[in-house]
Amino acid sequence: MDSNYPVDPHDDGLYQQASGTGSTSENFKVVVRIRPPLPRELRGTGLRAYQCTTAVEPGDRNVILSENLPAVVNQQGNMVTDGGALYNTYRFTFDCVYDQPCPQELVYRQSAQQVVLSILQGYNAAIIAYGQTGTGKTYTMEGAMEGPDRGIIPRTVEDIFTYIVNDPEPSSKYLVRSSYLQIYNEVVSDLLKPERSSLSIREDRRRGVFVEGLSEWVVRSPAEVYQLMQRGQSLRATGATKLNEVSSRSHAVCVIIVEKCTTPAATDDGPTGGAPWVRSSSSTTGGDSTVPAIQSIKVGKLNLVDLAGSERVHVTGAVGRRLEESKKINASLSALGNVIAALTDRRERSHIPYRDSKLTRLLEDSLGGNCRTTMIATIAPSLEAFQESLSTLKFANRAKNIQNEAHVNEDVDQRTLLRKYERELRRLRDELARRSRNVVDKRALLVAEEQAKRAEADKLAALTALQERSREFLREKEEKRALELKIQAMQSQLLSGGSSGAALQEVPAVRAMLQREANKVKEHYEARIRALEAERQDAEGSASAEVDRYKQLLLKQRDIMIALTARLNERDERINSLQEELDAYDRYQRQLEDQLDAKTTELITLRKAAVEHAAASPAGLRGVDPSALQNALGDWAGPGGTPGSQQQQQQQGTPQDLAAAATGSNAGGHMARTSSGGVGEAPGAGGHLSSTPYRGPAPPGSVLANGALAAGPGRTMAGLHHSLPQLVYSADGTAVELQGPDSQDVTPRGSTVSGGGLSVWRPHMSGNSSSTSSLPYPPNSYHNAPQSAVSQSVGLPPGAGVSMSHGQVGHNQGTPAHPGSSLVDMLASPGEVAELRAAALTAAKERSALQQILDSKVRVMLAEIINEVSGSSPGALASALYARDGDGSSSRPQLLLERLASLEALVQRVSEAIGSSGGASGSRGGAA
Ligand SMILES: Nc1ncnc2c1ncn2[C@@H]1O[C@H](COP(=O)(O)OP(=O)(O)OP(=O)(O)O)[C@@H](O)[C@H]1O
Repeated sequence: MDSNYPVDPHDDGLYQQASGTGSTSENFKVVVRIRPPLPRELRGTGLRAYQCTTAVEPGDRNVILSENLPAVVNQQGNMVTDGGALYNTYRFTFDCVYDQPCPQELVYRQSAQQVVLSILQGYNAAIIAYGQTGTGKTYTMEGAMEGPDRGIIPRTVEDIFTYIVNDPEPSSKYLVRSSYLQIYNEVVSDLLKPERSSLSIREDRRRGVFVEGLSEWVVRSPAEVYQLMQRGQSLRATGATKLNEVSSRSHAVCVIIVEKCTTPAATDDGPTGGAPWVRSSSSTTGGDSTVPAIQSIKVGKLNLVDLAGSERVHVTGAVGRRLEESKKINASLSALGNVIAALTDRRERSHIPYRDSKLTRLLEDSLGGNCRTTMIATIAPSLEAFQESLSTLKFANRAKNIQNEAHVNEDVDQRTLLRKYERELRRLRDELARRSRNVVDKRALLVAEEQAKRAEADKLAALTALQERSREFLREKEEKRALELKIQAMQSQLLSGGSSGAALQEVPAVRAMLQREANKVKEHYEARIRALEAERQDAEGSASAEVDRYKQLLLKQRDIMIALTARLNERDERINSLQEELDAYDRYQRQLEDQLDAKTTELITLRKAAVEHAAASPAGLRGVDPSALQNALGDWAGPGGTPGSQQQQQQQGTPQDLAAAATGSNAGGHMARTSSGGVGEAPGAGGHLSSTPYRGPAPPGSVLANGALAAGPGRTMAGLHHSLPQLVYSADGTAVELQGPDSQDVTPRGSTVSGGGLSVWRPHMSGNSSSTSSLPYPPNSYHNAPQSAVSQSVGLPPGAGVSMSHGQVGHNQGTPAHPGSSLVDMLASPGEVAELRAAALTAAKERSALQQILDSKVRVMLAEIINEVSGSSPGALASALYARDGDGSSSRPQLLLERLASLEALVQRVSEAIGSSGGASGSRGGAA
């Protein structure tokens, strides 16, 4: 079809001569397009074949409509006869007439392109397709989406984006958005948001006429617009009629708004370019300094209107819903006609009934307002559409006289989207900067707080605070990222000219500037985050090192405690073993002492028996060799024990004398003698018997002949705290206590002698035990009695010493203790006694030496323990163990401390015992 139509490639269209705002007639163009006959029309109706009624005169401005074209038009297409009388013939002149084979491209280029592109300069523009139903309005406006049949809308979209891409001014920024609405049965609804219907048409002083609530879609490529168009077309009300299988039953308006921002390069002389630059609102109000001081924003709005087709109801045969639709359509078109009639009324400008219908209300700017408008009237060539075509041509012919005053919409609306975007961008940038500052301030504050906390809190609290800080920083980072994304998204919606190739590209300078800014912010934040992370790692490292140090310390202290405990146990065992060794020595010594006691007692008994025997039966001894007896008795022989006396006794040679000497009752009377080698002293004895036991308290520290310690009443013997009764000490150290039968006096061992008798007590060398021998005696109390009274009581002659026997205690009467035994046989040899004594002394010495060793060891050990323990106080050790165990239990340290305390107490006791023993031992040692 395109190839058959004569196209002048140099024809730039209706507006090629238009300049600037132009004259009023230049802003409203009316063209006519005659579509080819449809197959239905070519088939003819009934008996009438198809007949063409339209002809376009050369020059494409005049159209002839005739019921009989061959009669009025010559072969060149010019009307040659005035057939008006014979045939209905009409001739109209328009800005352009496109005959049947005219291609879409030519219609667009000549009648639409300049109008369309004028919106890029800030003009309002409109292309309105008007005509009878089925005459090609939709075909002309939409056509196909691809190929040569593409209509005005797709070509418009392509041209707009092509223009933007090829804009030679690199600083220009564009924002394109689109809307799509329909007026169906006088109801305005959004074809891109079906849920929005019954929208109101309002008028604003700055925005002009607009549909309230109509969605606007920012588009960045033709494809995006196509998608919107397809979506809207699928929702547009259509229906099959007798004249059109797909008849549009609504008026559809596709709105494209282009905002263009231009920022010329500033020079010393001021802005260049010659355009009517105005200062941006931000610069005049002293806004953000980052916004260019001089900026131009132009807003162009394009209405692409595909009207529903007028129709004669009786022709279309519409009924019911279709009939109602037809009435509404015709009513609104009639209102449009009225508006146009009013606008073109040559009389004084009267009221323009824009408000009579939604259509005229919506097209108010396009009809007689601030707009460059092209009206395309479509007609069908067939004879059957003659009346409708005539009506359309008359309508279009009247519209020719509409005068629009188009001017550039420059910065007229502070609410332009570009303005909003600029403001939003500034606000976001400010927000970003503020947040950046806040982040820095917050960080400084947190650091200060953190430092204060570190001084007071433990390591865990510090770590927690650091984690919290990290989380907060991450939040800030995310918010910053969101802001950056938002800025990026908005920037991506801005289209920039000055580049070639790609469909859409932004202004490089602006993009580079924004990119630099974004990079700067990003680097700043990344550096902050890196620093924080390093700080956090440092803190964690030092904290864990500190914790490790504490752990090591606790482990060390635990090891010390374990070692101490082991050593204490070891020393416990050592002390126990030494103690056992000492006890063994004690037992051994006691054994020896017991043996010595037994021998001593035996000797005393024998001695007494011998004396008694000699006294009672001196004659009985005559057969005995006195010297042998004397030798046998040795030191125990009594008078004559001294060599001189013994010699004298031997010289006297009488048994009586010997007996008297043995009992101490000889004429010499009182022999001052203690024992062999003894130094015993009898206070106030004054020649009193000395071989008899001394009665009464012995001077402290005095030593009797056999080394026994003398002790008086109230004196404490080693390890004993009893108040001792008055004691009688024999020459061999044996203590003899006289007790009455009723006496409850307690012997050193706590035994009570009942029934009367002589109690013989001899303290053991160990100092903590004693042996007592109870001897029967008459029931008289001799407690504290003078020795003479005792002697008398037991029947001894005055001056005789007390004698003891295991049998009767008495004078020189009675039966011998061992009447049937030989005296010599019963005597122990002096050598044996001496041996026993020597053994006892040796044992005492060994024990003393052992005791000293034990003393020194225990003291050294004590010193070591105290030294070790004092290195770390018990409290500190306990704290360390609590911390190491971590359970707050005090059992283990408490046990250790108690054990230590008990050990110290034990050592103390042992020390005291040893000290006391040592004193006794020392005495014994002195004795030894
Ligand atoms: N210039 C043209 N060249 C070829 N075919 C055309 C042309 N104009 C219209 N047609 C065809 O005519 C038929 C009717 O066209 P279209 O639907 O565009 O009419 P309309 O005016 O929009 O009708 P309605 O008002 O009922 O919607 C369609 O099949 C279309 O393809």
